Amino acid sequence: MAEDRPILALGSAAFAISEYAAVLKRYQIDTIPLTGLTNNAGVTKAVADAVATRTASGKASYVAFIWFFGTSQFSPFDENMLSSLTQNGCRFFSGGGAGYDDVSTEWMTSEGAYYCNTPTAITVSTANGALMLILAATRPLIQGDMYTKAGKWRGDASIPAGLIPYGEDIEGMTLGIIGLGSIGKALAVRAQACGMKIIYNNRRRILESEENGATYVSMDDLLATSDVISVNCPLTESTRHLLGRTEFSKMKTGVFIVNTARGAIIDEEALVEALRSGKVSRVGLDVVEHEPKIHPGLLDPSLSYRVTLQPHTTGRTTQAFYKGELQIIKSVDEFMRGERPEYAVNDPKI
Ligand SMILES: O=CC(=O)O
Repeated sequence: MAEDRPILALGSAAFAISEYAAVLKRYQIDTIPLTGLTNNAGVTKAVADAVATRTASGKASYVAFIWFFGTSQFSPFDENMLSSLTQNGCRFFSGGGAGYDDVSTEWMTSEGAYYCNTPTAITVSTANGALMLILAATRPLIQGDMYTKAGKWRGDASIPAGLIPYGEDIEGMTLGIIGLGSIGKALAVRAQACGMKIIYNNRRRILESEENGATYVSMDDLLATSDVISVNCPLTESTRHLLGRTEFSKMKTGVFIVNTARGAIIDEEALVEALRSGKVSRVGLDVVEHEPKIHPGLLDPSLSYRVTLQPHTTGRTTQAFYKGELQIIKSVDEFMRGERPEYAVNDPKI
């Protein structure tokens, strides 16, 4: 066990239990238990305390810090939280998740530290989740659920939303995927199996051999011709509010919108307006702009029966989190062996 190169962990593996037990034998790992931690300030203090305890006892400082899934409520993982680590020689960070918009990777690069995400762990679960929300939106799943539980069966003229409408079959519909990364590609395969035609837009066209049957179109063409639009790109400064008033105005009337990426890629005010006007028929959202706060318009009884909401859980399956924990372990091992971790998203000068 490398006593001179200790690792700090926030929480512990919950799925790759035996594999992580082996890691605990290979390296000196101190664990910050999640019990009692509720927010960013609590984690920031726990990290600083762990570093201070090592320094005070004259022991070697942490070279790596890892956090598992289910810790996003502690974000941002930034300089404020982590500088006590980098100031004492920490050069590796890894957290559970494909997206890392809540991790200050530029700052980590400037500190000479790697950041490794778990890039493919949630591909299958999120692609399945996106398909689930496409079906939930095109069939009035949530309305049927609400009516049935309220004892209203298929509804009647006495309730504002009236009779439950007919669902729409996705066979023959055009699905516009914004962001044909690993999740978008996996969704393309699934949606084609249901008879959908797939078009996509990315910052730039990808190799035809990797398009999985999807056709590259301009953003304007995607907006104008899609029956269903699925958001699958990362949140960056250039994708924030990528879908706003102007973009909704270019869409087909009655379009279905699904977002399993990040809430802030859609301007929620504009989405609520588009739902109200009927431009957007129904939506399936796994993510919202200000999680966990929900825009009141989406909860308004005059709209909520056309809105399927999930609490950012479509990626969250036992298989996905198992894979993700294995990816964190792989990255730690590579770093500890002195290699560049395969899943590093940045390129620090080491
Ligand atoms: O949203 C989940 C993730 O980015 O892993």
